[in-house]
Amino acid sequence: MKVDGDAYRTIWPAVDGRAVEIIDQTRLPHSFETVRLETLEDAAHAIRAMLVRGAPLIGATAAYGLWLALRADASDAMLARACETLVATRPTAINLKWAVEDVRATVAPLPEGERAAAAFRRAGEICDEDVEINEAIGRHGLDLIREAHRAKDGRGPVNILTHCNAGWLATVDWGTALAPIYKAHDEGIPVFVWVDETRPRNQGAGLTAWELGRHGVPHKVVVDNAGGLLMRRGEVDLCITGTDRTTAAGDVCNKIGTYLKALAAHDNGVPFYVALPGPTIDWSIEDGEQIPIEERDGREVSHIPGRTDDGHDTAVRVTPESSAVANFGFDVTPARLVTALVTERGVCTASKDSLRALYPEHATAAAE
Ligand SMILES: CSC[C@H]1O[C@H](OP(=O)(O)O)[C@H](O)[C@@H]1O
Repeated sequence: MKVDGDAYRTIWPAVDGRAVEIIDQTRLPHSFETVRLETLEDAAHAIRAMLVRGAPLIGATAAYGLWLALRADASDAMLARACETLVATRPTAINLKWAVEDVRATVAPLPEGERAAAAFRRAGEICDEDVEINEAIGRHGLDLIREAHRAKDGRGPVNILTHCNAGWLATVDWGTALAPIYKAHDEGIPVFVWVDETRPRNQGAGLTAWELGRHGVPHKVVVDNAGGLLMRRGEVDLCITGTDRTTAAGDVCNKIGTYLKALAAHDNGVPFYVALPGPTIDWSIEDGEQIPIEERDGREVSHIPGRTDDGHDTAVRVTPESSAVANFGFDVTPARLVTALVTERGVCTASKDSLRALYPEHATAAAE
């Protein structure tokens, strides 16, 4: 997407061929900074510390992380260690495991001298595939927004609520949940976005708001707990979120708080859509309760990072030092609360049969 007129992806090979570069998302929304990743550990740290985040982008970064590892040491031992290191960085997004396994399967059969180049090529392909997938999700999701706009019959913009950040910053480009919004905005369909701040790391307040602002999409940031009020007031025409892992039967794992939005949407008759790239489907499971839920450092809950009015970056404690905290990163929205899944192959219901019909090549692999 464009940042001050310049086209960016979230990850790209450095011009000197010695590194891969990323946007450091821990510096947004106050500073736009890029970082060079030159080693396996650089890549692992970028994922672990969430300089990059979002299921597709985590996968892309891990793929390049294998290139960085194999460039230094292309042995079987290093390949195994690198895969283990990268998969261990974050447990929930399935794209990480998928991308690592994809690159490993590509390079393992090759002579050591050919592995780094093959890993680099495959990582680039994974990035290009992600951009194509997300653009297609944008097109299919655009149809839903057009439909909502027609139903409003000129009575104001299509009011959309989204949770966390499933924009271009969560992917290589375009985003998943935000892709249809960008396409609708660019087509001149009036849209307005309620942006959940998304505690504890505020991906909504800091990343989604930044993205939408850069693209000129009207929006307002609200606290996570405002969604129910807005839906009861009829101020939300549809919800759309991303996902980090969706099961073969359509259970959706996404940022903590998604389930509560889906419950409020269900109770108020508001369509709840999930933008779902094919590589984020875990065909090996049906029950979302089997998905590992990442628990992160409690400091993300006890402290809030930000910039003071006089421009200093800091973090402040918001809980008593004596209070313990729990920091669950994700929750699971059962398929019954999902109106439809917006994939790169079209829109379908959140069900095993619908997903198998869209992805017949996985029908046999899908959990029985
Ligand atoms: C397109 S995947 C976006 C997905 O990833 C986010 O999690 P995190 O920021 O912790 O990586 C969130 O669940 C988004 O919906």
